[in-house]
Amino acid sequence: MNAVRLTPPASPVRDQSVRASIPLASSKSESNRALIIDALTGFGCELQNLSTARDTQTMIRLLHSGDFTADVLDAGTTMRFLTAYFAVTGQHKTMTGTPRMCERPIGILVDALRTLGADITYLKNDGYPPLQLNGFRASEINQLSIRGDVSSQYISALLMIAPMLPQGLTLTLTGAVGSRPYIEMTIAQMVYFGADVQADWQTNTITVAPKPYIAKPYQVESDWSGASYWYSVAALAQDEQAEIELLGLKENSLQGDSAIVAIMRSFGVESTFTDTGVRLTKRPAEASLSWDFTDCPDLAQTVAVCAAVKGITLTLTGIESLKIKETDRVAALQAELQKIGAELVEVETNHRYEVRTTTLSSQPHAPLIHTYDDHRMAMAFAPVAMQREIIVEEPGVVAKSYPSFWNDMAQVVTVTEVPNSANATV
Ligand SMILES: O=C(O)C1=C[C@@H](OP(=O)(O)O)[C@@H](O)[C@H](O)C1
Ligand SMILES: C=C(OP(=O)(O)O)C(=O)O
Repeated sequence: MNAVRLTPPASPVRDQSVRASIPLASSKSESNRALIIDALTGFGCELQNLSTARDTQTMIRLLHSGDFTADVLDAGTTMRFLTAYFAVTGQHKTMTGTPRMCERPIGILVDALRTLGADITYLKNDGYPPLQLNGFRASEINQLSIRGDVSSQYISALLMIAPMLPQGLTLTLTGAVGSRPYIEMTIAQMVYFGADVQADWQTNTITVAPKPYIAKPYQVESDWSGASYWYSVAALAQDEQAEIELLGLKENSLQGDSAIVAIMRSFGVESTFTDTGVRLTKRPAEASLSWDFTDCPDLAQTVAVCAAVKGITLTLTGIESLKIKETDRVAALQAELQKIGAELVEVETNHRYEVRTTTLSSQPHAPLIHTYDDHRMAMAFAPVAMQREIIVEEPGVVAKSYPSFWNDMAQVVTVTEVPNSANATV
């Protein structure tokens, strides 16, 4: 099994404090929306700064492939957005992915697409990929209710194809709405490309008029989810003079994960926006934090690990959707936090969790962190190396969203490949 050993920086001495300038990957979420909309214009847009993330590269490849089978690998947005796109454009495709992707639910989206006129059959288990798309004949229905509490990706997928429907679409979201900033990102990008979208967040109703997109140039922003690992690096830097510059981020972002700015203020990181991005410096940290991750589920792992190492008592709510992502992220965090002397416990049946530090400083060996085929497990634990050596298994998982992550990490810690971690001295 491959792994990387991450060794902390030498103790800071004058003029040798932690300084780094990080180019960051661009946002795969923005990229994948821009690519679907571009395809619906007949590929007339000039998309700049598209992500090099595997999820985006897979989207590009599949949009241009004439193959009957579309294998999205482990990319959730690629699966959900392409299913809607291939359906509305009447393409006959088999949609499949990794074994884990075939455990991630898609029934809510398939039901909605069928109601709108798509012919879709399940090839294995009802409600899950693989799927067979057999064409599209638009129905009379242009109003749908859809659950908002499982994955916002179903809603984004339907919204993006809605301008192509003969009567447009009115979606009413039922239940609690999770990952709402991602729906707002979808709407903002649709409007940028000329769509007519009215969202009423009092009634959770979104109406899209039948009106083709207008092809335009579009510049993708850097990835705030990827930026979160650098906030954690800054929070865990022992050196009070630490200064990290993250390039290509904007203060007014479409990405809800820019919430990391507010979260990490409590963890002792100050953000200053510049012409080129954001500069992170240190400030005093607080002793505890409660945060609702409903709007920003992809930040939960970063923040949980960082709190564990800093000894900050963290209360997390809104993390239910973590169980159906690349892995069951709650279970994965529970198992791996133990290895760094911390625990994630459910304190009430009401989905409220707490991170508590137990024996952090007394552990003699470098812990070996499993990554569960989940890029965010690898990247969330990497900043621990600002304080103690750790070994992260299967480091290649980061390619899903942030392929240059380990190169960038090498600016702040020593990164050494361990070809076979079973033989590693831990
Ligand atoms: O629409 C998007 O780009 C995403 C939405 C979120 O998923 P859910 O809506 O399933 O929470 C997020 O976790 C994922 O990484 C990207
Ligand atoms: C959940 C994620 O992605 P997706 O759902 O698109 O696979 C993620 O990137 O953390």
